Amino acid sequence: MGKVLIIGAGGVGNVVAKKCAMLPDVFEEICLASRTKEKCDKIASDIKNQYGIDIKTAEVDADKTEEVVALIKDFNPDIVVNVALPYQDLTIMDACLETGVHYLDTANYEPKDNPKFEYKWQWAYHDRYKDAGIMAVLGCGFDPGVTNVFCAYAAKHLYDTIKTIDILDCNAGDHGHPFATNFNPEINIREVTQVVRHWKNGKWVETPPIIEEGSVHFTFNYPEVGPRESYLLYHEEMESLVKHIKGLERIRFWMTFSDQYLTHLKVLKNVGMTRIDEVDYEGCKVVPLKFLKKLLPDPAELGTNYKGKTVIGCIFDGEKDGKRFKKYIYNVCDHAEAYKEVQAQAVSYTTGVPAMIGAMLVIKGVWSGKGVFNVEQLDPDPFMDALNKYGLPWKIEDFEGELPEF
Ligand SMILES: NC(=O)c1ccc[n+]([C@@H]2O[C@H](COP(=O)([O-])OP(=O)(O)OC[C@H]3O[C@@H](n4cnc5c(N)ncnc54)[C@H](O)[C@@H]3O)[C@@H](O)[C@H]2O)c1
Ligand SMILES: N[C@@H](CCCCN[C@@H](CCC(=O)O)C(=O)O)C(=O)O
Repeated sequence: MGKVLIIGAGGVGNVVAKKCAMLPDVFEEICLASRTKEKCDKIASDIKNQYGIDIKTAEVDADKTEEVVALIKDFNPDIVVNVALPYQDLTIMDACLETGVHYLDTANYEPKDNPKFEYKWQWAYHDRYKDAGIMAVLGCGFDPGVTNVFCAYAAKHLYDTIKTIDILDCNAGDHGHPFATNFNPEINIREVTQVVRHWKNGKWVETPPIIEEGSVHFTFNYPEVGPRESYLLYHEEMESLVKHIKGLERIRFWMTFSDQYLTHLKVLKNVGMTRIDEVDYEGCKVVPLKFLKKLLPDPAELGTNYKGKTVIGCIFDGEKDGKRFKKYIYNVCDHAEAYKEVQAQAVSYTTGVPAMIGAMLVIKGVWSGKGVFNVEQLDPDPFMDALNKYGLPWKIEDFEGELPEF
């Protein structure tokens, strides 16, 4: 039915490629491209052994629009799925624009020298994508991605007005390493060391970073995994949800962190290892965070002995027919089961499956449009059905528990 070009052969790219290969009626041809072709070839060989499907592989430096354009012209895909790094979002979007091909990603653009991820750069492409008659789907992983779909579903089916949203992201897994990140260490550490923001009554409110005095946290009792300390964190989906969920009074994002993780992060920051500027080391220019990434475990290799589960979802408070109530929509994903299926831990799995589903809906024409879209602007129903079918089942429950009120 369609051809997909996947760019990025890391933890998430492995999952997207394998999940697409499981649906040969939808994804007739697959090309997996990355900066290092050997990584693509390894995944392609797994796919051949597991599903008997041949996929193409290619080397591309996605920082260079001309290389992506050449690859698109050669393979002629219907959609490009970008699961490289956020730094490549704009160069890949430019290439899609030049060649008239749909685009999908899982993380919004951030400049290398400024760890501030914002949608403004990608939203600026809207008119050009519209004029070209193509579609860009932004942030189609789990969070952003599925969490936005949960919000669109709640707005469509559960509430007349949603007053507050709390997104809760728990990784209660154990990978056995003293310190590791579950997706690209450089991107992850830039994200979790920033000043925290949540949105209340039309304004962004700032609070200290998770490793600093005064950070905001509370214990939440997660389904299936129990109580976990959850920290207020800035996450990109809040920026688009504030714009698209009408009548919203407050939105917050919480992520779980263990004391061990926080202690390591605090020390790394205090000794300068999370710096993103160049340091001169014996005549050699070194970016400490990039060097740290080299030393930390590769997130794509973490899955082997991973135990435990992730629990990610949204708690809504709002009104329907004059009645006020709270609902919790969430997914639970088991690291070991994800590994058994696609040799990936659950953070890669929960990101890669939604990217595959988004690409499938675009290829089938179920999601269509001209311009740049965040996931909550598209129909949540076919996506919610597909989550149940392709490995990320969800539940909706009444929520009677307590959340901090501020
Ligand atoms: N929305 C979500 O829920 C969510 C969650 C986790 C990760 N993510 C995003 O998923 C993406 C992939 O994460 P990951 O854990 O697989 O990271 P990773 O580091 O394991 O993989 C990234 C891949 O991109 C390749 N790459 C980097 N620069 C490139 C370039 N210039 N040209 C071509 N290829 C290049 C790398 O070689 C690597 O194979 C990241 O953008 C991350 O922010 C989103
Ligand atoms: N879905 C998340 C994935 C990151 C999970 C981060 N939590 C830390 C906690 C680690 C620990 O406490 O040991 C993690 O790396 O899993 C996202 O979108 O960012």
